[in-house]
Amino acid sequence: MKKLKIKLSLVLPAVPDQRDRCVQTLLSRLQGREGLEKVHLTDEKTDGLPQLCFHYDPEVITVERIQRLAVQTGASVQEKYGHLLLEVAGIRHTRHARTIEANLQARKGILQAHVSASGMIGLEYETATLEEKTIHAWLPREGLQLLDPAVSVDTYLEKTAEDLDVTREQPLPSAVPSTEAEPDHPAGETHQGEEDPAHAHGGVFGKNTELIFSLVCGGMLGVGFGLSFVAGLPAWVSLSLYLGAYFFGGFFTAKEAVETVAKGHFEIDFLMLVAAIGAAILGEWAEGALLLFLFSLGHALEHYALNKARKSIAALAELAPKTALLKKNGKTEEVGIEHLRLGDIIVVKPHSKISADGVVVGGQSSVNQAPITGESVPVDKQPVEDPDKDWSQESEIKNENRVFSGTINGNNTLEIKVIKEANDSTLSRLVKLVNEAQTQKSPTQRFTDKFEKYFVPSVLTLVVLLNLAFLVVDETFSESFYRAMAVLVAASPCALAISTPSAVLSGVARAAKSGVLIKGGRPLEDLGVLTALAFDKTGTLTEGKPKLTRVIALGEVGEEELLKTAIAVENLSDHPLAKAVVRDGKERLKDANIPQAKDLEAVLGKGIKATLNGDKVYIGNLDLFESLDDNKPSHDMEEKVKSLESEGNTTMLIRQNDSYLGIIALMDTPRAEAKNTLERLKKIGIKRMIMLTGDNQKVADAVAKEIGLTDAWGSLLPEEKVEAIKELKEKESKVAMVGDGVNDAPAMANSTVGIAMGAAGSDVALETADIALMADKLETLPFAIGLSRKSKGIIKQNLWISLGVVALLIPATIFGFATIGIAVLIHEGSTLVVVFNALRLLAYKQYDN
Ligand SMILES: Nc1ncnc2c1ncn2[C@@H]1O[C@H](COP(=O)(O)OP(=O)(O)OP(=O)(O)O)[C@@H](O)[C@H]1O
Ligand SMILES: [Zn+2]
Repeated sequence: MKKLKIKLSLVLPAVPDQRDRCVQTLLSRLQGREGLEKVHLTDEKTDGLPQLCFHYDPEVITVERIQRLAVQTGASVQEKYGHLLLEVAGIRHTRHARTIEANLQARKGILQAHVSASGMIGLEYETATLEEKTIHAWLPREGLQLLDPAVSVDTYLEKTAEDLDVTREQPLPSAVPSTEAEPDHPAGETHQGEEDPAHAHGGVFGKNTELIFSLVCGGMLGVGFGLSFVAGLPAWVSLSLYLGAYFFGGFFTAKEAVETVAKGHFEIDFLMLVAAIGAAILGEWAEGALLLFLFSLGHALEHYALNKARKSIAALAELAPKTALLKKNGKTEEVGIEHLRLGDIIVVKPHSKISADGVVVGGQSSVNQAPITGESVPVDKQPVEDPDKDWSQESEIKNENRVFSGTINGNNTLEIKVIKEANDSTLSRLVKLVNEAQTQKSPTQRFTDKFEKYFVPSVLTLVVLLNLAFLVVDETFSESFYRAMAVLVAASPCALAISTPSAVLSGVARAAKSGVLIKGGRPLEDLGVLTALAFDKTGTLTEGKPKLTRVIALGEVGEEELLKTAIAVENLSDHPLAKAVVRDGKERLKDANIPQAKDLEAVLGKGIKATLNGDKVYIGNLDLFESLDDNKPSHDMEEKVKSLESEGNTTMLIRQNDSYLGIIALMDTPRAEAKNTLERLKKIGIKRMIMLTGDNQKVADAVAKEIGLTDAWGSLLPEEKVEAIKELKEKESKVAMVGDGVNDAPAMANSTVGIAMGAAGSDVALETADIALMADKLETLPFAIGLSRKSKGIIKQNLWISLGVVALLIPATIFGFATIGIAVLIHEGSTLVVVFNALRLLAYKQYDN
């Protein structure tokens, strides 16, 4: 396996303390991530910037992801490596894609090239050696036509319009039909733009040319064969029909063969051609034409089928409206979504699509979010309390305030403040990530690639030997040649090559439709086999909205004084527990004056310290005070805490200087759907479900019992969660971690598959997770896992089918049980079976298990 090293210069904060923390978070986010061998800071410096060295496996993780993860930790990365995601026309099928991939890979300055048969090219390159322009210039030489250098929502809109024949003769559909022709976009031009890729694809009949040619070939063959039995007709009649069949059936095969041979490769197309020519030389025109017919038909159908899966991804992008009603100075005006800026207010009419990510600032309505999150029930939306705030900078926006581009408004008009520009919207990120997913190879695909590497040369050797069979066996050369060709066809691993990618493509496409983003074949396959799931507790298994349950004053001060102190200190923290104390505490106190605390110091996983009116205040769990000093809480106090905890309360002790003031207890309720979901997970084969939490063991046990977990591990510090994941990975070999993708990012990075919930609302979660559940719903988990299992199952079936056919067909052709015609039929048949088997995933239903 190839390993690469890259070095990134990091622009880190100038303050030494912050800088260390920055590097630490970066390392913890990256360390242990699948595909990253090692990350370390080097001593050398370039341009005075520290260098971070990454050792990684380019087939598993991309430079772009590494860079993005780095950027998210706050460090800005120097643009040393570029990443391009291109959409092209002219890739005919998987093998063709691979040839192009190899060619691109061989170019100087290219770190890694991924080419998918569906027309996506992912490239990573050194910006010092290469420019984007240079790369674009290569494409025509590969026989490709660039459709769009930056795959975006818009590209897909056009692409879909061009793909669907109905819309072909019409202007692009838009959510709000506008009658005016846009000045910079005359009507005729759109048409040309749409036709071009079609031409690149095949020729006179548009993108179905391959299929039509193949059918014409079949027709001529059939008629010619029929006429050959009519007595009295001269032989040239049939022969000329066969010749026609050769032309139509062999056109694309020959074109391809010439292209590949010119580059020094040779693939099955070439072999088919040789076999057909061989048949013609032997006078077996009908057989040769049949061969070309079946071969070309197989390919055309394969292409058609893959496009189907692809279209279902393209449909995602189609969701985005192209225009928005911008409100300015009391008037509204229709503008293209690319003109929307942060802070703009747009008006969304009832039952129309929302054109931007934003927060509601006016009106109440329910919004159908299914296009993004897969939720079937519309979500009620209402205005934010403070419409003038700069919401684009806010990391925590409530579900009831936030809307996504591409979702559909219900009965009432909404006014929305834009918080994301069009190319940055959740929808366009989603489309981009789904496309990127296609360019990553899955473990099975890597295995089959490797297998082919040894298999193909062995077959070729065998064929050469079989060609010489007439020297030892009593037969003519043409008989030997004929047999050798049959074996060649039989042994071509076409079905094998397409078996995994087609299943991954369909699986990813199906998942995306239900609001699950699966980033490629690796997570899909891993999730399909693993049997252990680790969960974060707060916000994942529980609501994540703790409520104040008890306030117990124990010292000289009363309850009110105790609460005031606690609120003052917790005001400084943004921990969910802290927020709950402040919110519920204030409510209990009514309008009491809360003093101002300062100098907050967090003790990770234990509590906090701060100064209040010159006094030192400590708030935290028993562990905090165990490690603090000799002034331990009293025995009574400890008993009280333990009894509260065994009821499922999270407790905190409050100490001012040397005296303990009392206890505050909070309780977080498990999600209503947790129990049911876990039961279903068990049913589909998940054996171990482990909760990891920083909360105390008693609370952990109480929750685990209530919702039916197999294990509950409490009192874990963040780094202990990472350790726990590592330990689980050792025992179970593969473990998935489910969390919010932000606080538990290190644990997720160390798991085999990191699954983030509620990713639609968090860019970080969307980027860092291997699998992102767009909705904040636990119920999606059984769907994602069920689909992965089904995908894995189909990949296995496909492997058996493709390998099995080859294993049976080789001896059958060697010993003469199967002719070339039969070999081609079975060979192409198995390829199609495999592809259509994969397409079944598109129709996967949640309760299919
Ligand atoms: N601001 C705070 N005020 C009081 N106690 C705190 C505070 N922050 C943390 N603690 C204590 O530390 C414990 C662990 O916190 P941590 O943030 O690691 O996990 P958590 O959020 O409670 O649970 P989970 O790990 O499931 O997300 C808490 O249960 C609490 O007892
Ligand atoms: Zn190194």
